[in-house]
Order: sequence, then structure tokens, then C-alpha cells
Amino acid sequence: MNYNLNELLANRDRPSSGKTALRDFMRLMGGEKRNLLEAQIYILLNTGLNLTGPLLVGYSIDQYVQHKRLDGLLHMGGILIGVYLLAFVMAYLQTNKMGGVGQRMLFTLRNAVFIKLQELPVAFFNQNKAGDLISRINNDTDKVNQFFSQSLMQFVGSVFTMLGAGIFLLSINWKLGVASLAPAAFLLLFTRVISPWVRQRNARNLKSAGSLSGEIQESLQNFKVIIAFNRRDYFRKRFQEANDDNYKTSIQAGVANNLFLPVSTFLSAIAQLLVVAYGIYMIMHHAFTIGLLVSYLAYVMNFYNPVRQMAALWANLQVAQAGWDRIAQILSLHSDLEIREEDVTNANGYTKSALLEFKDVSFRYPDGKLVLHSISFRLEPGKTYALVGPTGGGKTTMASLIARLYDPTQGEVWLDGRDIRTYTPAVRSQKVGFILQEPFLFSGTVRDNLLYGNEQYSHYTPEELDASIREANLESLLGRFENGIETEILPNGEGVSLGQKQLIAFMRAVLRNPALLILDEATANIDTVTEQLLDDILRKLPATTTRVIIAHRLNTIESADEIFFVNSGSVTRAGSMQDAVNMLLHDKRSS
Ligand SMILES: Nc1ncnc2c1ncn2[C@@H]1O[C@H](COP(=O)(O)OP(=O)(O)OP(=O)(O)O)[C@@H](O)[C@H]1O
Repeated sequence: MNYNLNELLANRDRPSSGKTALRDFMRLMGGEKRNLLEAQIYILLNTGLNLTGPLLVGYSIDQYVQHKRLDGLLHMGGILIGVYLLAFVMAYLQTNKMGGVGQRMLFTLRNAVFIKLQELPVAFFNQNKAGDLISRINNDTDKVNQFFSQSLMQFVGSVFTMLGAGIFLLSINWKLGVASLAPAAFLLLFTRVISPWVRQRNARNLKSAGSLSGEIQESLQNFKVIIAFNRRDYFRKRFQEANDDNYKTSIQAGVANNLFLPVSTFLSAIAQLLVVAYGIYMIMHHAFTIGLLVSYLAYVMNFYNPVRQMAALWANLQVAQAGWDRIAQILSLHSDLEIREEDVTNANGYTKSALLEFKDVSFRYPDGKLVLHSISFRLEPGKTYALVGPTGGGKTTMASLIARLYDPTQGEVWLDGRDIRTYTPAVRSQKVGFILQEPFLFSGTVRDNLLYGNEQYSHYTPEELDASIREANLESLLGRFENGIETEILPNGEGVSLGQKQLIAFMRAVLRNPALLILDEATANIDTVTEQLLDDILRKLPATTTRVIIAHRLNTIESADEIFFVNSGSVTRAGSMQDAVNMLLHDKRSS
């Protein structure tokens, strides 16, 4: 399955429509519907109150100013202050409500994206840069939040104000109304035509922000190699290219986003000009009053001011929509490693005595490369197996299928009497302990790292954990750390040697007491004395534990009950250690 987000977005015909995006978004934010409704009521009241102002002013001019009635004017002044104060209270209540809604939305959105990322398979992470994913979680969700917390209600308010002002304009005098609204119709058409183009430019800008973040992440992660090889220039060049692209796309998006403002300002001026000219003409023919013209002009302003405001809001909407597209893309992905129903009637020739069985398994990576070819073999409980073979032969890929990091493209893997696809991740990972070629440690202490994935010990007191470590014969390994179990691990697993990292990964896996323990080059960086210690610990594992050792150094597999030779994606059983050596030598000669 293709999980490359940038390719998936590029292959799509066009960005999602505003309506679809909003519907999907509201489905996720279902819990906020009531708050949004309340905020809309406040903004509706605020708009209604503000819109009565010009009508009252026009009435005052015709009834009180022209007849010089000061008492009426003062009375009306009091009413106007009351109306505007109430409008202010409504605006405050709405802002207050939406501030909370925005923060909760950001929280929910980031949670949803992060939880989805955790559900996705290894293939997804192989095909996407971590920096781009971080940018989606941090930057793109914030773009959506900015629109919802700051712009949405202004947007709704502007629409209400425009609608209200439009109704007043048409009902006071429909001919003047049509003249004043005609430029707005043109603006609407203009907006509809350019919106997809503007959104595309924003999407390109967010994508380039993601790529920039990807470059930064990669160079920070590999800073040692960069410094050691003195290749700062190489990464500087790549960074500059990404930064340059981001700069250009930002300018392009900015220009597109700001196009609306001058056009709306120009059309608003045209509308006022039309109203003044036509209004004066009507006054001269006694078909209109001065007070009405003043009210009318105020309503034209009330109509076109929000139109101008909407220029900025519309730009925010385009950015938010482009951001949402990138988030929705992750949310719509599904892991292709779904958990299947157990089919008890279909043992399908499974060998009862086996702990693990590969049945006619072929596998190709998402890039299309066929790596394993129709492999069949089985592992029995309590035995030690070795996988040897040349670099790139497919050993780690086989281990990855056992840990179900991927599913076979053809054939089946069975674990402990069931198709491996029927296990929940929790049960499967309890059965399979996997020590990776490049162990990953989290920042914290050795203790934190031992407890990672070993929830059963999380409530243990330090004494109880020590006892469990002793029971698993791991105590002597802790002596290889300066401060024992309390030794600090820095970010990226710094502060300890590669061999020490492997020791922690080893202890972490052994403490789990899995039925099947896979060691992928797990002792490659460990001295001979410590290696013998590990060997001893492995031998003392429960009698039913099956061990799979992947190793290049043949002395590490001397104790294996069976040796499999893995080459070019095929597996051959080597009868003895000498056979394995011959196969390796032969492979070297033939390659
Ligand atoms: N994520 C991946 N995407 C595409 N191809 C991959 C991926 N991982 C490994 N491969 C390819 O699959 C083949 C087998 O790799 P694998 O890591 O299984 O070999 P290996 O026998 O474990 O090698 P080594 O002894 O060097 O660890 C190699 O040709 C490798 O390039």
C-alpha cells in the first residue's frame, strides 16, 4: 500500500471542496456543536443590535435634527448607547466562548492525528519524513485552529452583517439597493473563480513548510555524521534549497491571499459612489430624504466593511482548508495490517508442534522490490535457531514479518497455533521479543527504558523490580553502567555506548519473558566477556523459550540447534556449522 502522503496528495485531481472539508471537520468536532451554536447566537444578536444603529440615526436626523427637537435627540442618544453597550456584551461573550472552543479543537485535532499516527504501520513511517509529519501535527493543526478560534465567528458575524445590511438596503429602496449590491455580485463571482487557485498555492506553501521541517529534522538527527564528514555544506545547500522554496511559495501564497483586499476596496468605493450619485438624484426629485441617504450610506458601509474584513478572513480560510486537507489525509489512512477474525476451522496444515511457521511466504517492500521468495520453515518451542547469510539477503526482513511490522505479500505466518494476523498487537508483542539491529532508547534512565513495553512491572517498587532483574539473571549486566539502573540516557540514546544500548534492549526483551526472542545482530557491539554473559542468560531462559539469532559473527551461533542460510530471499537449512561456513564462502565466491 502506498502511504507516501505527498504522492497521494499530488495524485489527487483537486483539493477537497470547502463543504466536504467542513463536513469532515465537524464530524471530528461533534462535541463542540453546542458551543458553536451558542457563539453564533451571540454574534447574531451583536450583528442585529449594530444594524439597528444607522436606522435610528437616520430616524433622528429626519424627526429630531430637522425639527430641532433636542429632547428627542438626547433620548435617542441614550437608546443608541444602550444598544451599542449590549452589542459589546454580546461580542465579549462570543469571543470568550470561541477562545475555549479553539483551544479544545486544537487539542482534539492534535490528539486525533497523533493517535492515528500510532495506528499506522511501519511502511507509513518508511515513506514519510518525520519532519513533515511534525509539521502537520504542529503547524497545520494550528492553521486550522487559528481560523476557528479567531476568524470563524468574525466570518459568521460578517456574513450576518452583510445579509442584514443587504436586507435593509433592498427594503429601504430596492432600485438603490440593486445599484449598491451589484459590485458585490461581481466580487462573489471573482471569489468563486480564484478560490481553488488560492487554496492550491496555500497547499503548496504548507507542503514546502513540511519539507523544510523534514530537512531540519534529518540534519539534526544526523549531526554527528555531518560534523564527522565535514558535510555541513551539503546539508546547508539542501536546507537553503528547501528554505528558498518555502520563501517563494510563501510569497506566492501571500500574493494570492491578498488579492481579494484591493478588489473588494475598489468595488466598495464604486458602490458608495453609485449610492451617492443616485441618492442625490432621488433627493432632487423628492423621492428620498437626507436622513434616509445618511442611513443608506451607513448600511452600504455596513455591507462593504465586512466584505473587506472577509478578505483577510477568506485568506485564513484558504490556509486553514489547505492545512485541514493535509491533516485529513493522515486521518483518512488505514493500517493495512488489520486484525483478522480467528478461523478455528482453518488450521490449514499448520504443524501443531511449531511455535512459528512460515508457509510459502513471499514479501515485497512498498517500493515494489521482491525480497523474500516463497519461504517455508518452522520453529519449535525451546530451540535456538540461527539465521546467517550475506548482507542484504533478507534476514531482518524475515524477523520483521515475525514481529508483524509488515504482512507477507503472499503466504502466511503462524504464531503459536494461529495466523499471526489474528493477534491483537498487545498479545502478539507479549509473545515476541525483538531486539533490533539499531536499538532505540528514550531519554530518561536505564530503568525507564527497561520498563518501556514492560507494563507488567510499571507498578513494581524499586526492590521488586530489582528482584525481577535478579530472577532473570540480568543483574550482572547492570554493572556495565556507571550508575546502574539509574544511569541517565540523553535524547537520541546519547550518553551510553552502542554496546550498552544493545544491553538495555537485551534486558528489556528478556524481562518480557517472551515465547519467541529474536536477536538481530544484538551482540555485534559487545565485548567477548559480556557476550558470554548474554549467552549464559539466554541459556537460562525458560525451557520453552524459542530463540532466533541473526548474526554475522559465526561464533555467536555455536549453540544453535538449527541454522538457516538466508540468501537472495531464499532459505536453506544448513546441516551443521561447517555447512553454514561453506555456504557463506561459496556465496562470497559466486558474488
Ligand atoms: N524499508 C525497506 N524498503 C525497501 N527495501 C528494503 C527495506 N528494508 C530492506 N530493504 C531491502 O531488502 C533486502 C533485504 O534486506 P534485509 O535488511 O532483510 O537484509 P539482511 O539480510 O538483514 O541484511 P544485513 O545482514 O545487512 O542486516 C535488501 O536488498 C534491502 O535493500
